[in-house]
Amino acid sequence: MTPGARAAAAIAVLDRVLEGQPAEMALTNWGRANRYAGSGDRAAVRDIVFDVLRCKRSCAARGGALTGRGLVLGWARGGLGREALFDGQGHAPAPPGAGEAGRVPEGAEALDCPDWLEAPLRASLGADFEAVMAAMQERAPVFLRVNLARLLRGAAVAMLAAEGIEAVAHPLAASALEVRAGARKVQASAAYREGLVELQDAASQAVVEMLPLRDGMAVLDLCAGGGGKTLAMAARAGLRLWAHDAERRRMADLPVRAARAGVAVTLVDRPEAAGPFDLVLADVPCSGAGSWRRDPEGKWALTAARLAALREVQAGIMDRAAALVRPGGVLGYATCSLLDEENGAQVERFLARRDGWTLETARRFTPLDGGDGFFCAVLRRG
Ligand SMILES: C[S@@+](CC[C@H](N)C(=O)[O-])C[C@H]1O[C@@H](n2cnc3c(N)ncnc32)[C@H](O)[C@@H]1O
Repeated sequence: MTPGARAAAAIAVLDRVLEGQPAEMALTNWGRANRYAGSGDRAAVRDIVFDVLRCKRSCAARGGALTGRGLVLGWARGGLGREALFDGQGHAPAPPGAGEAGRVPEGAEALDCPDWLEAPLRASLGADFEAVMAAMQERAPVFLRVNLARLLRGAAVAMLAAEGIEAVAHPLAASALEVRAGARKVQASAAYREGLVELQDAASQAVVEMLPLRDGMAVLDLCAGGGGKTLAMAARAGLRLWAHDAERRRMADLPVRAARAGVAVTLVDRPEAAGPFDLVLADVPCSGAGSWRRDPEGKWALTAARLAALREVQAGIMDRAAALVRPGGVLGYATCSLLDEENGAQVERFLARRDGWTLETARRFTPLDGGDGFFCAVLRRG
């Protein structure tokens, strides 16, 4: 496919997304209906679609319409020489018409921030608001977590290099590598297949490094999902590990991933029957504001009502987690949000309604630190 034909394909996919189809589904359907497209073509179309979705507001302004064509035209106008893709040659989109002049986006629109979120994000991020929102318009780097229980970081770099994957140490976490080239080869590499590296955001790794984990501790991952943090905790110390998720099917891959990493994790439906624990991690469901680079549809789908509902769920999970911590033990509260109401304010409300808990440490990470946006608070029960 020519670059122009790939832009036309992205237009078709984005039209489906604007009709309500999730982007991943629209891309899969497009790939099935266009078997001639090779893996390079599919990757290029996918990159355009996600580049556009991260910058949907500003692309619509530049392209003059909130349509697949308007969005891709806006994307083309945002990059040097890309507008030339609209030349109507072969399968390329037709040249822009008189009604497609577009305009220069301004303010929150230029930062691709939904209007209703500007005030809470400004309040949460302060002077970093503009820089963080600008970073959210870019692709996220690919990070790996080296399983330090089995391999040193330098040895992992060498092992990956031998398979054509260029990775460098990242300062955010002792286990973090940033992949600079060959990211598409990671999952087929020996290091990955043997459980020596996992795909995991650097800030997600840094959150786990904040937890005071020691050999022999009984630890529960209360919102384990796919188990990214469960496995990261297992690599830090010789733990007795339990994992729970309200939706058990989300943990479907965890036994395979744990076996690959060489660790034992017990999946539980009722953690109350297995506790109390020395440490409980509550990596709660949240707005996902910190991971909008990877999930840009989440940015546009979030509503005030959904955020309010999430706050209630988070408080409920914190209380459940607290009851599972033994006296003297630790509750780790984590989100991948940048919004204070899900982070610091949530911790303040917890401390106000419960006696005997103290805040040991808390930190917020933003994309300016390199990884996704995250928050983690370490709370100790007296
Ligand atoms: C942020 S994700 C967890 C990500 C995971 N810890 C990781 O690092 O890969 C939040 C998880 O919480 C789960 N969840 C939602 N409500 C819950 C509840 N009330 N109790 C336990 N888990 C819940 C969701 O199913 C989801 O898998």
